[in-house]
Amino acid sequence: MPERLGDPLETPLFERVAIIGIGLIGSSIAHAVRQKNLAGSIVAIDRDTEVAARVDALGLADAIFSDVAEGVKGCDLVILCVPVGACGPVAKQMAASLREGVIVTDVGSVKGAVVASMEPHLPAHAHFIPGHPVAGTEQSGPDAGFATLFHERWCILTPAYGVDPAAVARLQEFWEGMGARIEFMSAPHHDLVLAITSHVPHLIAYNIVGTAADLEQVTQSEVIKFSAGGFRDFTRIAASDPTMWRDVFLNNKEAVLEMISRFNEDLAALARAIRWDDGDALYDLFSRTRSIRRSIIDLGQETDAPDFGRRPGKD
Ligand SMILES: NC(=O)c1ccc[n+]([C@@H]2O[C@H](COP(=O)([O-])OP(=O)(O)OC[C@H]3O[C@@H](n4cnc5c(N)ncnc54)[C@H](O)[C@@H]3O)[C@@H](O)[C@H]2O)c1
Ligand SMILES: O=C(O)C(=O)C[C@]1(C(=O)O)C=C[C@@H](O)C=C1
Repeated sequence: MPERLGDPLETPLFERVAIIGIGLIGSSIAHAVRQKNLAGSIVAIDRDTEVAARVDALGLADAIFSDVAEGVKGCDLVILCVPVGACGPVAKQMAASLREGVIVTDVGSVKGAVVASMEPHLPAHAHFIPGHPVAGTEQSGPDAGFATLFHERWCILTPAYGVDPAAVARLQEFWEGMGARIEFMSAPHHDLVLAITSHVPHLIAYNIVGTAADLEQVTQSEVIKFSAGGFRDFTRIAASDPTMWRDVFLNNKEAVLEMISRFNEDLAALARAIRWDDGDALYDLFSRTRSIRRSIIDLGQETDAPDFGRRPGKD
């Protein structure tokens, strides 16, 4: 993973960008915008005063606000980087202050519920283009961000039919400036795909680490001592932010529950194969899953190291 993005632009794409919520994703965007000169100035907005103080100390923004309505004034790009459950209330707070022609986007891990909660509040003069960078780590907060987080990662945009194509192209250019690759899809399809590739895997990690912690015959210290391999990878994922993931599950209920019921059926089939010594069934599945892992590596989306998503030089 490169430490720096490419050369900065000579002319910024946007005059003034507001980033609302300066955690892992918001601070990573701020770093990348600075490095690549993607905006003339950066406005950081966070309701947490300790976060605002860190943003100031890290020099992540040109102006810092706790009030959303004040902060977005005059901005031509507004990016919501708050937990998905906060997107609707934030859209309501900022609606009356949005400038003519502003692009409003978000980075939420769920799209359908975010669109439903934000859209009713946004004025007709705003271009609303929901987004989701499929890149992250288990860390959170303003110190966790880094400029290359989105490099060579997908960013999914889910614009509604009829949204101004020029605004979509500008936002696409913005994400590409941060090194991301763009894919377009509908919000419901996004939620189905991410339920199986991201949301349910996190639920499984939370569950298995919780189960191990509750075991009576195996002590906590044995779990910690012998968690060198697969279990250790699960603990990384299970260390992810509780607020963010609570909101993801409560806002992508239908797709997640559908994937859990498919998962449960397949797990029951595996249990049956073990019970009845059906080695062929086990071998066939494990061969198929091994080839999926190999095709992910061939696509260049992963290295063989499990901690690819971590901050360079920090972990
Ligand atoms: N962490 C990841 O791996 C990842 C990856 C892609 C997308 N996302 C999405 O990005 C968003 C942010 O995730 P993160 O990991 O950066 O979270 P984070 O916890 O690191 O940061 C969130 C920030 O939002 C602030 N905030 C919360 N409610 C607010 C409000 N009402 N007004 C103003 N500020 C508010 C918090 O104080 C915090 O500083 C989430 O919607 C998440 O689904 C996360
Ligand atoms: O690498 C990680 O730690 C992540 O969990 C990143 C991850 C993912 O599931 O891939 C998590 C949630 C986001 O919405 C996008 C990316």
